[in-house]
Amino acid sequence: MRTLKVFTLGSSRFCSTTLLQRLASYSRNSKSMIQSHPHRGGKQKFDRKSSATIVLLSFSTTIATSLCLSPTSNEAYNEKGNAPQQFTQDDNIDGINTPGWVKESKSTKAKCSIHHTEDTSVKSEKFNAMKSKFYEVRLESFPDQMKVCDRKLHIEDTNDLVQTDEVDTSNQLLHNTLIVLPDLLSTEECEMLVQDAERILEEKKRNNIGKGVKTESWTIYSSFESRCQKVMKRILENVVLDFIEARLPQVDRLLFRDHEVIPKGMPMEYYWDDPVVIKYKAGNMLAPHTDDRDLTIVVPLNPLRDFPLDGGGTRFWIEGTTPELADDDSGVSLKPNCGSGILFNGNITHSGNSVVEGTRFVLMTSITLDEDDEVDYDEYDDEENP
Ligand SMILES: O=C(O)CCC(=O)C(=O)O
Ligand SMILES: [Fe+2]
Repeated sequence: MRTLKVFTLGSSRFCSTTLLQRLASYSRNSKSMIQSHPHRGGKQKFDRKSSATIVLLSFSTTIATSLCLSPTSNEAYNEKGNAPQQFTQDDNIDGINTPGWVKESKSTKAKCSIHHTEDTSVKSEKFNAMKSKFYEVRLESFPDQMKVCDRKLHIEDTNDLVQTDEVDTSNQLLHNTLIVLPDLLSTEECEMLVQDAERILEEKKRNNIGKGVKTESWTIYSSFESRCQKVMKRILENVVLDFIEARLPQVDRLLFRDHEVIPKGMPMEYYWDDPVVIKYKAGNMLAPHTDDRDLTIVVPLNPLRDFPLDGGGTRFWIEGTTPELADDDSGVSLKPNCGSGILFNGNITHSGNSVVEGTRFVLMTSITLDEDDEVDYDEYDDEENP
């Protein structure tokens, strides 16, 4: 049996059968459990494959309005250092050009296209999975620049993808594709999450708990106030999963394949892996790594003006590039504005770029399937639907 894991943001207060039922309706034929992942990595390279614990969550409500992705150029700031200009037109992205918030390297290029569905039958004012605009950034290699990569890599004839000899990644969810979802969170919500994260970090410092205290390059926040928790659960239920179902049916199918329906009334448990917010101060970075999960979403929480744009952002390498081979000369950096989420296949090697000065906050969550976990559903009574 396969197990669905949603590595996510929230505490035990979120636990309910709602998400399970919802996931059951997503997957139609699915039997899913939701699990948390147990740890985060710091500055060092790290392994995230250690054992998972079970967490069941529920999600609610809605969010998001206008499009706002920011260019990576410092010229975007006005004299007062106010918010960078907003992209409100599609003309920055014509399906071939690379927009300002995507920075290519010598060996990797990014092809960006914008997707927008007009479905007038849906009336939501806020984020609407059917109507919302999203960007698809495809990672491609510059074939003539391959020398920057290790000899182990070669170029596939068909599509110029850089692959290791050993790994076939062509069946991955979102193969070499990064999805940027604008406006998952409003600026106010981002600020609220950052403030709460700072408060918790201070508390941990005072009490001398948590690795985040030592370096501040990362930390796990476990006790967000309830309005922050609401915001976080909304990201998953009303945005990410809705979005996947509505706009990425192929991903939806792959993610939920082979699942059976989850019984209602299944008891809920949530152990650990509480909300994950990463704080980067000057010199902090997250080394190239894979999340080893099917999908990850990263949402920057503070404005780009809070740190110089020669640092910060999330860098991605073409599939098949292992963390050991990932270097700053290759890959593509994405710096969407705060509140916009980057959704990607967690097997893509990526990093949190070093922050040169100032501070950067991101919120992170993942979704994956785990074929190894066995769950005995027979022990759960169907309380709500006898
Ligand atoms: O900071 C980022 O943009 C990346 C964060 C990340 O990769 C992670 O949390 O696993
Ligand atoms: Fe990551």
